[in-house]
Amino acid sequence: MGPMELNSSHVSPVLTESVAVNKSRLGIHSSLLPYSQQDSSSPLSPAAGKLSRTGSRKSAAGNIDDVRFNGWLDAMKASSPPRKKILKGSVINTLLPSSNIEYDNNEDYHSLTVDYPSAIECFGNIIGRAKNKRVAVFLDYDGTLSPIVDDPDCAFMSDPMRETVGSVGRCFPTAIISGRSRDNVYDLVKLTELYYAGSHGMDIIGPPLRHNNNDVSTNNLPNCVNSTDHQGNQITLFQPATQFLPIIDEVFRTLVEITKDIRGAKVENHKFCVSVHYRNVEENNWTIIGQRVHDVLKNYPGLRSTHGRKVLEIRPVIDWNKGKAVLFLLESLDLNDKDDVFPIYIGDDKTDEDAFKILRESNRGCGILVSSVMKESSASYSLRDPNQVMEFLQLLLNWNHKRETKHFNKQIKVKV
Ligand SMILES: O=P(O)(O)OC[C@H]1O[C@H](O[C@H]2O[C@H](CO)[C@@H](O)[C@H](O)[C@H]2O)[C@H](O)[C@@H](O)[C@@H]1O
Repeated sequence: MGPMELNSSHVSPVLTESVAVNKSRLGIHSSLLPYSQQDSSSPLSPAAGKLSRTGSRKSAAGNIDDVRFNGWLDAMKASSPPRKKILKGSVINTLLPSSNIEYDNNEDYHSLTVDYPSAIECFGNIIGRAKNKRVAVFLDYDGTLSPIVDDPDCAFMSDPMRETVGSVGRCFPTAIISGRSRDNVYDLVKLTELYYAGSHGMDIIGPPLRHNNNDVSTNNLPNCVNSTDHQGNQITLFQPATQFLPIIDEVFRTLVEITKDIRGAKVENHKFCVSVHYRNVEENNWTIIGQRVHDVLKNYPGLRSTHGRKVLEIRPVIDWNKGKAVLFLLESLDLNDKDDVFPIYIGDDKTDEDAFKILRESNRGCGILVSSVMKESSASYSLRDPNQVMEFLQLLLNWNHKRETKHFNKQIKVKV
């Protein structure tokens, strides 16, 4: 299913009160922002992203540092492992280019596996839990399917990885959930058999929604539009942050302007969020870039900044994240039955933690962290790098093939 553009003039049900405070900037009438009356237990209720009297606030995603708090420079430094050694001559990764990559040595990865065992070594346990269930696969893009490289425009996935992910998409419902814009990540992945959620889950194309239960996605989602894609398939487009488009554009232009004298800085417009990259900026200038972003955001209480891998992600303060996007897709794919469905989420970034958490808290499926270094995570297992992600996906395909063959043989026997 290819990406498509649709606009909705509806108001998002997931705006938070901090946005209501800033309604004049957004041009939204206050009567359209009734969140104080919303049921706080609803998955779509406002997050804790509220301006207090002193102007401070908590991040809507509690586990993600907010650049407005003290320590943002430390967070910028810690946002990605420092580039360490390139292991010469070793069979590290046929997918990874020989330079410009981030990875560590095996020792560091082994320490990580104490808390997050290897999903390859524990494959038996994982499929033991998935037995007799329908598997759904959710994949992050950067650092998961493609290696981390200096230039975000060159973060390509390899052909073998594309083939593998394509096969996965033909066997299981599979979605890519990325911080990039949906169009951008689709251009990189180029697989029509997958579902795509861009802008950290704020721009989703999924199958048409059923309106028959009370869960997260099907009720009262005015920013959810049923439509058809270029191939004439029925789809649902869900964009909970539509009304932020004008300020995202404005902030994007401002950030380009105020970073243009900082060598190596790069600002990307990902439709519902903006990425300010400092991977190629001299470390001495990180304070300056952080400070400038911080200063710009003072004028936009409806936006917040979170830390990715050597990137500051500017995004709307709404109660929506990759975890909610997973729930939305599970429901729209009719995969909401916990006893019958086993979702697997693979990701490497802080924003993927929201998805790991949702799976852990709802006690379904498993989260797999991609990392070569020690990290705190809500995932249950780990994989060291995109090469291991591919290996894991191939194991999953083999397992499914065997399972289907067994099932087929059984059916034949019954008929005979
Ligand atoms: O959710 P994701 O699909 O993982 O996207 C997260 C961000 O990925 C990209 O940036 C990261 O990868 C780049 C290419 O390897 C790297 O140069 C950069 O330092 C990383 O932060 C993308 O450019 C961002 O816009 C995404 O938000």
